[in-house]
Order: sequence, then structure tokens, then C-alpha cells
Amino acid sequence: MLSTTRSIFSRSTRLMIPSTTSPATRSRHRPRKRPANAGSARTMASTATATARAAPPHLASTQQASASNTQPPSLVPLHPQTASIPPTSQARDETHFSAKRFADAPISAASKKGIKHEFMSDVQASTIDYALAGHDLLVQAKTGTGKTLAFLLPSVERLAKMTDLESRKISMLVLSPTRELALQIEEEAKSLLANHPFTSNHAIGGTNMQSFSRRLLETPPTILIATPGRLVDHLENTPNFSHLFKDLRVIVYDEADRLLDAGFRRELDKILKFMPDRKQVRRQALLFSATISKEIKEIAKESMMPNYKFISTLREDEVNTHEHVPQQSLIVPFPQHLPATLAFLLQDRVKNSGSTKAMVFLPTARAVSFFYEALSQLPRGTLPPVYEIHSRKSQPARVKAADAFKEAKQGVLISSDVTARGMDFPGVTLIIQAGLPANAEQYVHRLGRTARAGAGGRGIVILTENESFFLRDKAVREFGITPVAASPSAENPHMASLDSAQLAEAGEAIQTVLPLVSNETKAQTYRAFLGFYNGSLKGMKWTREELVRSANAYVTEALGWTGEQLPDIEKKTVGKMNLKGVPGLNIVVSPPRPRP
Ligand SMILES: Nc1ncnc2c1ncn2[C@@H]1O[C@H](COP(=O)(O)OP(=O)(O)OP(=O)(O)O)[C@@H](O)[C@H]1O
Repeated sequence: MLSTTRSIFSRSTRLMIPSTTSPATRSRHRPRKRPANAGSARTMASTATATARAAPPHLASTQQASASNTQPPSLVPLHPQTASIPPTSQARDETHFSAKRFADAPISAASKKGIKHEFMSDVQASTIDYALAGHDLLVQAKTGTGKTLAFLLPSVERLAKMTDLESRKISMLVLSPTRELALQIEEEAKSLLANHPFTSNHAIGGTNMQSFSRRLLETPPTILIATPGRLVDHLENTPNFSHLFKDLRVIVYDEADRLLDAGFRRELDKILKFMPDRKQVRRQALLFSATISKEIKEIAKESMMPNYKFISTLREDEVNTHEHVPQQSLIVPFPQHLPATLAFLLQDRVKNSGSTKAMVFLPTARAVSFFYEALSQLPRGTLPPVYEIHSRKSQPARVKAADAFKEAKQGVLISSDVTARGMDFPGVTLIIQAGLPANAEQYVHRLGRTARAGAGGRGIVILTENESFFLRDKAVREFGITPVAASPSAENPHMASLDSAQLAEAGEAIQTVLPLVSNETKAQTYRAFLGFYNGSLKGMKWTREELVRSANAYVTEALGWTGEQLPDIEKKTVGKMNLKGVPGLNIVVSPPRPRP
């Protein structure tokens, strides 16, 4: 079966990309001047030129480090002609870094020792004085521009100066919407705290609650990083847990707009009820995010003192994605989402001298499993290592996948939105979003997993015709997403292109692996499809009947379901989805619950 796949790839001319291109050689390949026929300012060529002009020394050295990480290629690409494109998706963008040095900042020697960067990023430079002065802050800055250090550093500095801190109490609470992000913040806190007498710990779902309660009560950390659900659990169910917060001086809402939206609101309200009255213990509130809508601004006010400051490092006319990240869209039917993803991954590998580090975002956890199972069945060497991460995996498996992908020089991480915000995976060159993103904000956060800390990257969103209403959203229209063309553009060779032959070729490869994906995964992906698109009927312009018809076509044509009957779906689930009476579902009555 797999031999078909091999033959598809071996039909192309075998290509050897010069794997030993040194960073210096590569930079010579980059255009030094903007060509007269170059398109918009978004072209990678112009970014590369700007980079060559303005790289501060700290960034130049990081650039060299990342460029030297490229591995020799091991694949035969779908269309080898694209290989002549000089790899520039690692071009850097310095617009988010300031000329302020940490060495000159009014901060302790202990903190200076713990910081590995020389220059402050914009958001760090523009917030540090206000934060050190104890103001409540609502801060908006682009993804990947160093917000974590922007809230950790001044908070730690303020705590270090407080002479009346109660020992054995938590002084600073950082709230994070996801477990992975909480652990990542803790890592960054640990390196900042290396020379301070402070400690940090976390309280996140998926860990043993009893042993964590014990540990936190026995040795309370100075800084606790928590996900809201688990913190509420502790506060409500662990005796004396709320006493740990009696001297809380700083509270941080990372990804504030997500924490304040309807999904977390109830938990946040509960958490705040357990915190000491701000009139008795003066507490600083720091709210950070890359996306802050008007409504969120209004809600955020409730969490801050009336004289709070709103700081945005976005210029007034600036759209909220990195200008230097080329973004493209491809409109194809559902069965072509996986083949198109494969084709783009292979193309990116060629564009990056055989080494791609890409993330593929999908709307549901089950769709993640499906893509993962299919792509990992491709013949060895077709793709770099493939990883999956989503909420249905155990916490140790999530940590393992996130850590492995962080470390990986090349790889493909298939993910649900659990890694969409805040996660810092170094060197990601391509973000693919296949299927409808939840909203414009989530699109921005997912895209923000590339082009971090001044590096370059690209984004592609793959949608069906019905999902393409997303591209017509007012906010999304401003992002400058351009359609993927059928053939490579001479004007901008760094943009992805895809013709029908390439898509068919990738489709053939996918057809060979679909039978290897388990029926259970396909059935679950089908049910998740029904659930997810049921929530977007209006945008999709589907009736409930059309939803079911589309899901039934999806399971056979896109997922390769070959069962005699469609996957079953429990009666109670059908009721919850409001699909009762809609023809075309294979409804089963839920098995009775075992009596206690
Ligand atoms: N001053 C700096 N100079 C260079 N790199 C920096 C600087 N500050 C932070 N970084 C690095 O930039 C990367 C992104 O930082 P961070 O994760 O804090 O971004 P963020 O703004 O919180 O992103 P997101 O919006 O996705 O949450 C990290 O690898 C971090 O180490």
C-alpha cells in the first residue's frame, strides 16, 4: 500500500539542495535592495533588506544560530523547482525591539544576571517604568514580543523591594488560560529568579491535586502560576488554601482577553472572591494580551484600579499581525484539507533547505488526532517528526509533545487551540490553519507561533468555500491575506503556490494512509465535526440538515470511512446538538449507566 506513496514522490526529479549553505552565503543570496517590481511592503525581500540594514548585534547572533540549525534534506519534494528559492523565512524583523538595554535599567543585579537578552523589546521598554511604579496596566503588544518578561521583571523587582512581605504566603499570582502556557511562564520565572531568594510553582489541571495541595501548603511559592479551573478547585476544596493568598501583591492575567471572555468569567469571579480586599492589601493588576477588543477593555476595567494605564505598542493604523509574516489562503473542499496541508509542509521543507518546523492548527481535538495518525503513517522521511497536542491527551503526553517540539530543530506539531496562545516554540517557519478559526483573535494568536522574537515566518489558512466567510470578516480583511496562486510568483517567490497536479499528488499519498487511521479516530472526528460546525451554522450558511449531509460526506470523502453504516452518535448527544429529527444520523441509545 505504501509503495504507491513512494512512487508518487519518486516521480519527481530527485533534488539535492545545497545543505551546507552557510548563513553568510545565504545572506549574500538575499536581495540587498527592494526590486523595482516588488509588491507591497509585506514582501519577504523587503523584510530581508530591512534586516540586513538594522540588525542590532544581539539579534544578528541569534539569526546566525538559527540559520546554522538547518539540516540536510531527506525528502524528495513534490515540485522541485521551488527549491531554487533562497530560504528567507528566517528573515528577521527588528521593529519590536528598543534601543534600551537591560544593563541600564533601574533593576537589581540579581535580575540582570537572570536575563539573557541585551536590548528590551518594545513592550518591555514601554511598560517597565509604569509597572515598577506600581500602576495597574492593560497592555497590548504583538505576539512573540516578550510580554512574559514584561510582566515578570517589574513584578519581581517590586517584590524584592517590599520589606513587609509575609513569608509563607504567595505574593504574586499569574493566571494563564492553558496548562502549557503556565508551565512555560514558570520556566521563564525560574530563570529570572535564579539569583533572587524567591521561588515559583504551578497549579494546573491534569496533575495530582492532593499532592500539589500538600506541597503548596507546606512550601508556598512566592509566585504561583495557575490555570483558573484548577485554582478554583484548590480554593474551594483544599482547606486553608485561600490563606496562602492573604498577602497577595501582584496578580497577572496573561492572555487577558481570553481569561476575561465568557469561557473563564465564572472561574475568575470565584478566584477574586477568595483574594484579600484590595483596600486592605494593595494589589497591582497586570493584564497582557496581543488582542484586546473594545468589549474586553470595558470588562478589564473591573479588574483594575480606576487610574490604570492602557499601553499599546501597536501603532494606531497598524493591523494586529506582523506585517512581515506573509499570510495566504487556500479555498478547497474538506477532503483536500489534509492533502493541501501535506503539500505545503513539503514545500516549506524545500524553501527552508530541507528543514521545516511547522504547526498545523485544527478546529477540534479529534481532527488533530486524525491528521496526526494519517501524517505519521507516511513513509519514513517524507516529513520530519510529527507530534500532536490537544486537550484529549493526558497531561504527561501534552508536556512531552510540547517539550519535544520546543527542542526539535525540525518537526510538525499538529495542534488544537491549546497551544494557540503564548507558547514559544523556537524557530517555527510555517503556521497552517486548516478549517475555520474560532475568530480573528484566535487566528492572530495561532499565527503568532511563528515570527517570534524578531524571526520570520509564514502563515496559510485552508478553508472550504462555506468557511471563507471568515476571510470577509472586517478585522480579518485588514490582515492582508492573499490567495495561494496555482503557480509560483516570480515577483514573490517566497509565497506558497499550489497547482492541481501537486494537490492531486499529495491526495494520492494521503489516500494510501487513510486506511491505516483507526475507525475510532474517524468516528470521533466525525462527531467532533458535527459539534464544531453546529456552532457556526449561521456563518456556514447551513441548515441543520445541510450540516448532517456535509458531515456524512466528510466522514467518507475526507476521513476515508468505509464502514457499512455511518459512525453512530448517542441520542443524548443528538439532543444536546439540537439535531433531533434531522435525517441521516445513525443514532444509538446511550448504554445505561452502571448502578453504584
Ligand atoms: N528583550 C528580548 N530580546 C530578545 N528576545 C526576547 C526578549 N524578550 C523576550 N524574548 C524572547 O522572545 C520570545 C517570545 O517571548 P514571549 O513568549 O514572552 O512573547 P509574548 O509576547 O508573550 O508572546 P505571545 O503573545 O505569543 O504570548 C521568547 O523566546 C523570549 O525568550
